[in-house]
Amino acid sequence: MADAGSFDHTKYRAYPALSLKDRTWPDQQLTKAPTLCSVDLRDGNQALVKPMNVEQKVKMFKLLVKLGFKEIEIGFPAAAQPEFDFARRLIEENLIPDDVTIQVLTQAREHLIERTFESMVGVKRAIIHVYNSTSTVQREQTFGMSQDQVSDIAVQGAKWVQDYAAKYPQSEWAFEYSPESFTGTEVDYALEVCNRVIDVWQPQQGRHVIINLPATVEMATPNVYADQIEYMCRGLHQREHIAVSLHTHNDRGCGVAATELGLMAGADRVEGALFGNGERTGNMDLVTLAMNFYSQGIDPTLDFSDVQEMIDVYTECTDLPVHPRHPWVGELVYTAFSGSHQDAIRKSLQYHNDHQVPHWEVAYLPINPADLGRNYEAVVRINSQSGKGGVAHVLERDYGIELPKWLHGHVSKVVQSVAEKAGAEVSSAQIKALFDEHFLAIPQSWNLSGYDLTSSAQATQATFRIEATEPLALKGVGQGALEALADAVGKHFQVSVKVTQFDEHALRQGTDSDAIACLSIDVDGIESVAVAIHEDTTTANLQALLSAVGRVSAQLPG
Ligand SMILES: CC(=O)SCCNC(=O)CCNC(=O)[C@H](O)C(C)(C)COP(=O)(O)OP(=O)(O)OC[C@H]1O[C@@H](n2cnc3c(N)ncnc32)[C@H](O)[C@@H]1OP(=O)(O)O
Ligand SMILES: CC(C)C(=O)C(=O)O
Repeated sequence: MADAGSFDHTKYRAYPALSLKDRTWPDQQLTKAPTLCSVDLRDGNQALVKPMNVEQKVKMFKLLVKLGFKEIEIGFPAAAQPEFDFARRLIEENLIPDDVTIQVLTQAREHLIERTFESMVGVKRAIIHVYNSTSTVQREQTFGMSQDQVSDIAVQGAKWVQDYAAKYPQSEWAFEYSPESFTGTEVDYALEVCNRVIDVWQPQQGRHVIINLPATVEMATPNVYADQIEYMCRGLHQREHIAVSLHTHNDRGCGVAATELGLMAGADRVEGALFGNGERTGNMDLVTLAMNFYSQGIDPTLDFSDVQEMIDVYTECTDLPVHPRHPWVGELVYTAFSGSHQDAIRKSLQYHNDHQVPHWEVAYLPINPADLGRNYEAVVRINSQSGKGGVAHVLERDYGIELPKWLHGHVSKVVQSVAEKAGAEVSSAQIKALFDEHFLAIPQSWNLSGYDLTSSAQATQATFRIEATEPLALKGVGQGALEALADAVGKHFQVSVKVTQFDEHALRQGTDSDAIACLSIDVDGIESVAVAIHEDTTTANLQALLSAVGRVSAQLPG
C-alpha cells in the first residue's frame, strides 16, 4: 500500500523529455479544423457517477449529430448491456445519418471483440477501436509482462478485429488502434507497437486505419506531447494512408493546448468531449477547441449557434454543470463587471456600429456573444466594481436613454453608492429606477403645466405656469425660452440661476417623437442636475430646468 502521503514534492520526478532537436511543429500554423470525434458517449460516459441510460444516450447522440459531428464513439458495447442495447437501438431504428460514422471501443480480448461485432450487426459503417495499455507502469505493475508480450496483445487484438470484420462483409469497417497510456510509454516502443498493428491492417490496401495516441494521463507540458506526435508521424509505417488521432486528457489543465500543438505536429484527427467531460479532470474539451478555431476565422465544422441547447442537453444527460467561466460558453465569459472594461466595451461596440470594420475587433470580447445565441444583456453588469461607462451602457442598451458624457458621472455616483451598500449586483431595472428617482422624477410642485412665449428679435418674453399647492405663474425674459425661465425663477426666489450644462436630443427607443433634455444648473453656487422627457422639445427643456431647481428648492431663500 502507498504511504499515508505528505506534501513532499521530492517523491515525484520530472517527466523525461524527448529530445527532438529538429522539431518543425513550432513553425506550423493551424489553418483547418481536424476531423473531430466525440467520445462523450464512451470516455465521457464511463467517468460519470451515474452512466447515461439508453434514453439519455439517444438524446446526447442526437445532439452530437445536430452539432455536426461526423465521427462519434458511441460506447463500449461489450462492457454492459445498456451499452450493447444502445448500439442496437441506433442501428435498428436507423438513427445514424449516412454521413456519420459511429465508433465503438473494445479491449484486445477476443470475447469482447466478438461481442463488439455482434453489437454492430447491420451497421452501414463503423470504426472498431481496439486498445491496450503499453505504458511502462502498466506493463510492469498491471500486466507483469515484457515489451514483446504487451506488443503481442496489440497485434493479436488487431488480428481478431480484422478476422471478425471479415465475418461481416456487408458493413464497411475502419480500424483504430490506441496504445493506451501512450504518454506513459517509451516513445520508440510505442512507435514499434503501432507499426506492428499497421503491418497487420495494411492501410495502403484501402483499409481506413486510425492510430490514436492518447495522453491517457497528462504528464508533461504540451510541447513534449507535440514532440512525441511529430516523432510518431515521422516514423509510422504507411503514414500517408493512416489518420493520426489525438486523445488528450486534462490532468495538468492543458488538454486543449496539447491537442493544438499535437495538430501543429502533424495529427489529422482529434477525440474529445463536450465541456471536457471524461475521466478525472476530463477529456480534451471539444467546445473550447472548436471555438478556438472559430475565433481565428477557421470553420470549426461544428455549429454552436444554440449554445444553451447544448448546455441543457449535456447537463440533463451527465448531471454535470457547466462552469460559469467555461471558455467561450460559460454564463459569465462575456460579462464585464469592472468599470474600465465596460467603458472600453461600450466605446468599442459603438465604434463597430459607426464604422465599417472588416473583422470583429471589440475590446474584451474575443467573439460576438450573439454568435452563440447569447444576448448583450450579459455583457455589462453592474456592481461596486463598475464605472460610469457601464451604467451609461445599461441605460442606452436597455432603455434607449443616451446620456451626455457630463451626466454619466452623476448617474454612476448614485448607482455606485447603492451597489456599495448592497454589496451586490445592481440590476438593469434597479438602475432605471434610480435614474428615474434621482434625475427624471419631477419634484412635487414643480410640474410645468404650460407656458406662453412671445419672441422678438431682441428677446423672448415668457409666462410659465407651474402646478404647485398654489398654482404659480412666473414671468421672465431672455434669449430663448430656457433663459427666460431661468430669469423668471431667479426673480421669484431672488437667486441667480445659470445653466452650466445642457443637452437635448431625441430618445433612441420608445416613442419616436419623445425628446430628452438633460441639464445642470448653478443656483447661487449650488449645483443641481435633472432630466426631463416630453414629446414637446421645449417642454422637455423647461421641465428639466424646473426639476433641477425643484431638487434644491429646500436650500433656496424664502
Ligand atoms: C483509458 C480508457 O479509458 S480505456 C477504457 C476503459 N473503459 C472501461 O474499462 C469501461 C468498460 N470496461 C468494463 O466494463 C470492463 O472492464 C470490461 C467489461 C471491458 C471487462 O471486464 P472484466 O474482464 O470483468 O474486468 P477487467 O477490465 O478488470 O479485466 C481485466 C483483465 O483484462 C486485461 N486487460 C485489460 N485491458 C486490456 C486490454 N485493453 N486488452 C487486453 N487485455 C486487457 C487485464 O490484464 C486483466 O487481465 P487478467 O484477468 O488476466 O488479470
Ligand atoms: C482508450 C483510450 C483511447 C482512452 O480512452 C485513453 O487512453 O484515454
